[in-house]
Amino acid sequence: MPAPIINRADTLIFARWIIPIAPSSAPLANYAIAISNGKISAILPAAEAQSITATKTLQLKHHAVMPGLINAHGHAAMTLFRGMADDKALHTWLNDHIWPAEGQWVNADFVRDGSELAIAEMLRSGTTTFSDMYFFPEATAEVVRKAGIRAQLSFPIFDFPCAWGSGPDDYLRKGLALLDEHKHSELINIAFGPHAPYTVGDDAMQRIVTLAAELDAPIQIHLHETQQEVDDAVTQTGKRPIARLAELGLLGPKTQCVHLTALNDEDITTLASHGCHAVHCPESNLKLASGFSPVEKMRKAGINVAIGTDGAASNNDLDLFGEMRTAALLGKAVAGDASALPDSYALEMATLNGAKALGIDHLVGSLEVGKQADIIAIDLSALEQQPIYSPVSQIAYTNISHRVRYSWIMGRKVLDNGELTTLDSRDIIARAELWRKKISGE
Ligand SMILES: CSC[C@H]1O[C@@H](n2cnc3c(O)ncnc32)[C@H](O)[C@@H]1O
Ligand SMILES: [Zn+2]
Repeated sequence: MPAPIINRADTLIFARWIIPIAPSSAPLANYAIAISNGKISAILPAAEAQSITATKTLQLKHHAVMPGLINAHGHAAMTLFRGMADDKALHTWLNDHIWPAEGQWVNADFVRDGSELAIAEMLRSGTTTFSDMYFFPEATAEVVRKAGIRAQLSFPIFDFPCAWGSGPDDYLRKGLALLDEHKHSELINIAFGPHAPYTVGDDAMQRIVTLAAELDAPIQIHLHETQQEVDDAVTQTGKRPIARLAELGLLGPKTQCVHLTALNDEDITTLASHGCHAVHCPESNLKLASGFSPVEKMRKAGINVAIGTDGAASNNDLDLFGEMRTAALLGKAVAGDASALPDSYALEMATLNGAKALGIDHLVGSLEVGKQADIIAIDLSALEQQPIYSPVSQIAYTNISHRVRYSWIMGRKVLDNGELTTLDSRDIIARAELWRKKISGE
C-alpha cells in the first residue's frame, strides 16, 4: 500500500542518499525523509517533498541518511577499564584482571560515569540503540534516560555474589523489579542476563527459563566464546554448552547468544531450529584471541546475526561502523570466500538484524513509514570517501564513524552537527580522568 501523502512535518531532511535497509539497502538518490511525532511519516523523492511544510528543514547535500546503528552487546561502564588490561587471553583477562578490578571498584557511581562515557562515544559514532549487560543496571537506566538513547538492559545473573547482589535469588528479585519499573518505557527494555554457561548452574538457568517465558522477556548470554569453554564443559558435564542450554529450555526466539566462536554443525542446527539470535563481536574475539565465529555458515543456516562491540576493556572502542568493517573483512577470511559478508549484509547486521535480535524490529532497524525516527546522517564529502561509486561500500569499508554528523532518536536530535545535545563531553571526560586517578592510585 502506498504511504499516505502528508503536507506537514516536524522535521524534513533532504539527503543526497537515503539507505532504508528495508525493503532493501539500495540507496535512494536525492530523497527526503519526514519526521512527525517521533515517527517516520514519509520517504519520498526530494522534488515531491517540496510541498511539505516543516517546522525544521535540513539540507544534507553530501550525506547518507540511514537507520541508527544497534550495538547488540556490550558492557557500557567498562569504558572506565579501557586499556587497563590489554593483550591477555579471555580467561586470564577475566579471572586475573577484570573480575578483581570489578570487585574493587564497581558501584553505582562507577556504572553511572562509565555508562555515560560509553553512551557519549556510541552516540557520536552513530549508535542509537545499545544492549548492555552489567552490574547496577538501574544506574545505567538513569543515564540512558538522561541521554535519550534507546537500550536493552540485561540484568546480570551469576551463581556467586558480586557488588550488585548476593546470588541468583537476589539478582532475580532485583531484575524483576527493574522489569516491572520499565514495562511501559518507550526507550528501555529489560532482559535476563545469565552471564555464561560456566558461571550459572542448572537451577538458576531453569528459573530464568520459567520467568522469562512468563514475562515474555528476552535472554542474553555469552555462549561458546572459546573452544576452552566448550572443552571444559564437555569434561565436566559430558555436554556441549549449547546442547545443555537446549535441554534446559533456554534456547528460543527470544534468546540472544553472544560470541558463538566454537561451533560444530550440530550446534548451528540447534541454534537455527530454536530460532536463536547470534550476536557477533569480532573485535573482542580477535583481541582476546577467543576464536572465529562462522558467521557465513550461520547466515546460510537461517540464523539472524547481529553485531556488538562487547565492552571497551576488550575492544577497545565502541565504534559500530568499525565493527561492521572488521566483521565483513574477517567473515570473508573465515569463510574462505571474498563474496561472503558483502557491504549490504554488514549494514543489515548493524541495523535491522540488531533490531530483530532485541525484538524491536517493529519499531526500529530500518527507515520505513510508521517506524520510530531513529535516524543518522553521515557526511560523505571527505577526501577519504572519494570517489563515491556506492555509498553503501563507503560506509561499510572506509573509516567513517567520525563523519556521523546528526542523529535523532524517536525524532529528538541527540547529535547536532557532530555535537552531543543531551550530554556534556567535557564533564564526562573530567569524571573519567578522576576514575583513572583513583584506580591507578594517584
Ligand atoms: C554479567 S555482568 C557482565 C560481566 O561480564 C564480564 N565480561 C565482559 N566481557 C566478557 C566476555 O567477553 N566474556 C565473558 N564475560 C565478560 C564483565 O567483566 C562482567 O563481569
Ligand atoms: Zn560481553
